[in-house]
Amino acid sequence: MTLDTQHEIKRLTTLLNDYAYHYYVLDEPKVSDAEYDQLLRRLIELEEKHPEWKQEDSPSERVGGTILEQFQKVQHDIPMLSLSNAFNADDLHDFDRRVKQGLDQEAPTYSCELKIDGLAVTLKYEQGRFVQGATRGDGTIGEDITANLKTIPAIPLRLREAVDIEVRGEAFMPKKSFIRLNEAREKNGEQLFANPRNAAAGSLRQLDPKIAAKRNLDIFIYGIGQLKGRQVSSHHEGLAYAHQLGFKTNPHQQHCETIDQVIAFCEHWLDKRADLPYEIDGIVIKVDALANQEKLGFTAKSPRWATAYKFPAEEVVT
Ligand SMILES: NC(=O)c1cnc(N)c2cc(Br)sc12
Repeated sequence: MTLDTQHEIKRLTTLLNDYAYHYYVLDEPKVSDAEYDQLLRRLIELEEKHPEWKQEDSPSERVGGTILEQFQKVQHDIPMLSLSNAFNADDLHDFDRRVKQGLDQEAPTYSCELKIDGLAVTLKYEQGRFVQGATRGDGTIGEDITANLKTIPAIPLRLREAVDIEVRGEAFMPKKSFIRLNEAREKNGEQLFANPRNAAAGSLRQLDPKIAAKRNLDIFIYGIGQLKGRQVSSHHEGLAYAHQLGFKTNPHQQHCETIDQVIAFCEHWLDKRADLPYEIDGIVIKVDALANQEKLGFTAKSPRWATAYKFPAEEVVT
């Protein structure tokens, strides 16, 4: 009996994590919510009888019971940078000219990505296990919000390869979750959140992870901070590797050969942003080849090899 139970706990843990990966990361559900919930209840029942066999990456481990007194400070091994801004096509042509000057007129290719309007976070994994998550903070010192980040189902507790890696991404609240949250707060006479970014930040700054767990947060991983034992030569290759490891990356990333293609991408999403299930406040443009990023380096505040095209603030309909 006991060996079968131990085996059953491992089997259910692996099965439920695979179902969650397909549902939250790939957006391709394998089973119904009812079937997932029934299997999770079964796993929790076995874990309560045999806590010694609960797996470290069990889905029941996502919501911790401890309410923190305060968040610990975390020093980022690699600073989390801010981006320079571009507000129109001329600014983007200026950015392209500066990049080409810095590369002795070599024509770079660019990676264009949606600028998610959420909270920048960094996730650290050791041998494939999620060990720490933190806010950007001032770029050098952030806050340890590991317990709250563990409640986001799209964040893998264990990667598909046992690697040491640190990734950066944006945690966010989908538009529908934001509307539902404010409707509930209005019913309870609570202060409403102004926008999904504030709602996501407010949820991740809760000291009680059970509150964060109820906020339907999500995440897109958009960069690799540190990576041991594997070389990638471009940003888009790094994103593909992050996806292969089990991270959720944004499907609308585009590789552009020229700044005119970059401008077209920006204009497309300025027009289409309302159709997305999450808010974006611009487009991030990065020189794709890592060797070129290295050549260009950084100013005091931000990389010379990237910029953010900022959308005009949306008119607030009163
Ligand atoms: N795709 C990206 O690089 C990206 C997306 N969304 C964001 N809010 C940010 C912020 C920085 Br800094 S990079 C980035």
